[in-house]
Amino acid sequence: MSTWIAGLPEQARAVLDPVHYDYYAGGVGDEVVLGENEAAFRRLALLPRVLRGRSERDLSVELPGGRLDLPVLIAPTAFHRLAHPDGELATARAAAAAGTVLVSGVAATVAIGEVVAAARSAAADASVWFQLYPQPDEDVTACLVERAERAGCAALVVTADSPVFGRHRRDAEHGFHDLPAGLAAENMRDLPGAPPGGVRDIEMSPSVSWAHLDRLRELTSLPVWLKGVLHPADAVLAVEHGMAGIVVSNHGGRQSDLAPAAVEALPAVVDAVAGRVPVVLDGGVRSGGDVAVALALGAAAVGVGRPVLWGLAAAGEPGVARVLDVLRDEFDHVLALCGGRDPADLTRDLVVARGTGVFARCG
Ligand SMILES: Cc1cc2nc3c(=O)[nH]c(=O)nc-3n(C[C@H](O)[C@H](O)[C@H](O)COP(=O)(O)O)c2cc1C
Ligand SMILES: O=C(O)C(=O)c1ccccc1
Repeated sequence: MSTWIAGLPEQARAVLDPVHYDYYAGGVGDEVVLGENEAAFRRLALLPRVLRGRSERDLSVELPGGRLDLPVLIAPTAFHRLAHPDGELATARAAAAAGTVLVSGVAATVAIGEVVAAARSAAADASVWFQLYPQPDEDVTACLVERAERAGCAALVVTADSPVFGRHRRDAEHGFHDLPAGLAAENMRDLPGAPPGGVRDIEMSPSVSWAHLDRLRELTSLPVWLKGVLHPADAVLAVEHGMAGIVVSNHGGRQSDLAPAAVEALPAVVDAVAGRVPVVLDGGVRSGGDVAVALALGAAAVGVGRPVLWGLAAAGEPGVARVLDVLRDEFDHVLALCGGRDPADLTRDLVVARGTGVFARCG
């Protein structure tokens, strides 16, 4: 990992309210999955290929919802104005300037229309995607989808891994329960069932099913990604229900603390999907080397969550820009070291488990 990215949590901790720092940093339960997401990458090695004669590299990837100049997008995270006064406006500008996508969350502290406008002010052709939780009141879901469309979003990301809120011990200890005065989940204003100007709660509901997704898909012609898939059978169902892409994710270790590390769940999902739709991986990506390993295991791109929040807290828009720049530079370097020209040159045969792979083959 670049020393700069490794040092970011401490830089952010120095400027953030400790309650907000722990809200961002924390995971569910004993934080086993939180640690495993990063640790699993360190258990994997990449076999370089030599003498492939690739002189120029092209890091771009084409996905339903936009072309990315690097295979790294910004995963949806809540409440960016807790990190920096510019909040999602800064994140959107940095993503657009880097030629990548911000997945702006329903729990953003800036309304989606303003987020898209900020992205376009940095790059006229910028794509912003909108993340939502399917709401048990489907009129509310329909309203959110319409807001995203009207704002000009290029894709929707539906998060499926949260039938209930994760229980975060750090929140229980510190009590992050309310946003400070003046901040709100702006996309949840003026929705059906709330008083005018009021902000509705984002509901998590175990009653949500594939039938809700079918109805959501009928509301929109935008590509719909499904986020939070770990079981290969769910990946197959997602394809059958018309999802344009799948995000393999354990929510950054914030939902079930019994989930596997995200990168360890990736290959089985990639196999089950068998190329029918692209698969994105998020959770624990902290370096360009991690990006390369995930792509070699079959991801079309990766999402980064916390490093972006740390960059935003430490330095605002330039901090987010630097996170993306470091990941781009490191990924480009690793690709060159593997003799690769583009992401397609990173194939699964390059990945071995440290401490077992090479010796197991010799044995
Ligand atoms: C503070 C925080 C808030 C998050 N909020 C959301 C959210 O509102 N919706 C969602 O789908 N995922 C949310 N996530 C999960 C991220 O999209 C992503 O899956 C995770 O952060 C990736 O792991 P990483 O932080 O190790 O990169 C959140 C993550 C964090 C850390
Ligand atoms: O904190 C989270 O991980 C998260 O997903 C979320 C969802 C809704 C509101 C706030 C946070």
